[in-house]
Amino acid sequence: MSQGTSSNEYVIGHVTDNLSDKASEMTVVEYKKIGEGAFGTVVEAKLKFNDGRHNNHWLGPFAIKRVPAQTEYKSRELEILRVVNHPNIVSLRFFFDKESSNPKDKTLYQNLVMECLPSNLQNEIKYYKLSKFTIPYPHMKAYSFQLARAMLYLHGFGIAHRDIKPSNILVDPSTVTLKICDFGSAKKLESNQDSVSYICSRYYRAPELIIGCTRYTTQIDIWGLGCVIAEMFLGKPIFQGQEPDLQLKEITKLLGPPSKSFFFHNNENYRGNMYSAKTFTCTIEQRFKQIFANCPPDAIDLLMKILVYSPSERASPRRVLIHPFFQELKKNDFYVYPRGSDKPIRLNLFNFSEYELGLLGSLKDELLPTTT
Ligand SMILES: Nc1ncnc2c1ncn2[C@@H]1O[C@H](COP(=O)(O)OP(=O)(O)OP(=O)(O)O)[C@@H](O)[C@H]1O
Repeated sequence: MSQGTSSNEYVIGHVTDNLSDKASEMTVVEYKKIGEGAFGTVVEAKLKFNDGRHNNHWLGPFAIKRVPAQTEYKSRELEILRVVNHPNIVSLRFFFDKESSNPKDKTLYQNLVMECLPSNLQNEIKYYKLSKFTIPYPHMKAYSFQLARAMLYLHGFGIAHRDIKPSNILVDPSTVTLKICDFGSAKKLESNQDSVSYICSRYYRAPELIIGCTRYTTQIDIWGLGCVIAEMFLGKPIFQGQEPDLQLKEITKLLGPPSKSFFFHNNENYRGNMYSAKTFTCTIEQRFKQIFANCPPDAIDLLMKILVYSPSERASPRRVLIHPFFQELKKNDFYVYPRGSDKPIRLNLFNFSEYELGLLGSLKDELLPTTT
C-alpha cells in the first residue's frame, strides 16, 4: 500500500474505536466507491493506527459510509449501530468526523467505518436472474432465516429498521452469510409516540404505512421481510407500484381488498383509494399458488403468514423462525454449496445468545436443533 500522499489517503487525529470508545490517530486509504445513496457515499477503505499498533499493518477492508454530520433531521444511524451487536447486523468498527476534501465544501461529514461484505441481496437476485435461475433454495432459506433472526434481535429492543429492501441486505455468497445495513432510517419506536409514515422504499412499504399510519409497530419490517423472500423466488419485486398511490393497488392483486377494519385501525382519516373491488375470483390461497407457481408449499405457507394486511396478525419474527420452511436448516447433515464452489460448507445459524433465547421464550425448544 502506498505511503505517499494521494487524494484518497489522509490522516485523522480522532478516530473513535467503537468497542473501546478510545480515540486514536489513524491513516485512512479509500480505494473504491461501493455505494451511493440518497444521503451518503460508501467507499471501500483500509485503516492503520499511527502509533505502531498492529505492527503498522493495514486493517480492513472496511466500508466507510459518509453522510453530512448535521442534516435537518437527526440520523440515528451512529446511535443505533453503537448499541447493536449481532451476527446478522453489520458491525461498526470505528467512526470519525471529517470535512470534505473539496475546499469549497465546508460541510462536516460523519464517517462510519463498518465491516465490509462483498455483495448485497439485490446483486445476488440479479446475478441468478441473468442466468435464468433463482438463488438456490437452501441459500434462500439460510438468508431468510438470518434476516428474521436480525429482526428478532432488533425488534426485541423496539428498534424498527424502516428501510428493509434487498440493497440494504449485505451478503457474502462465499459463506452464505447475511447482515442488515443502512440504519439511516431506523428508530426505536415508542407505543405512545407518533412516527412519520413516509419512510421505507416504495415497493417494500407495509400497507399501514401506505395509508399513512403513524402509530405503526416493528411489524412494518416483517412486511419487508415477506417482500424480500417473495423477490428471491420471483427474481423481481413482488409489488411494483408505478406511483406511490398505486402501491396499495399492487398489493390488492395478491391479497384482495383490505377490510374496513384495517383502515379504521391504522388510519381512520385515510381518504385515498381503498381499492375495495376484488380483482380476482379465486381464493387468496389459490392466488398465492398462482403467483408463486412452482414454489414449495412450505414457502407459500410462510409467505401467506407474513404478507397479511393486519400488522398484529402478521407473523412475528419468532413465529417466522419456527416455520417449517426452515426445518431443513436444523438437520445434522445440512450444508450448502457457495456460489461457484464444489465444496459444501456448514452454516452456524443457531448460535443464539441468551438475549435471543429470552426473546424466543417457550418457542426456543421448537427452534433449536435437537442433538442426536
Ligand atoms: N458495510 C458494507 N459493506 C459493503 N457494502 C456496503 C456496506 N454498507 C453499505 N454498502 C453498500 O452501499 C450501499 C449504500 O449504503 P447505504 O444504504 O447504507 O447508504 P444510503 O445512503 O442510506 O443509501 P440508500 O439511500 O440507497 O438507502 C448499499 O446498498 C450497499 O450495497
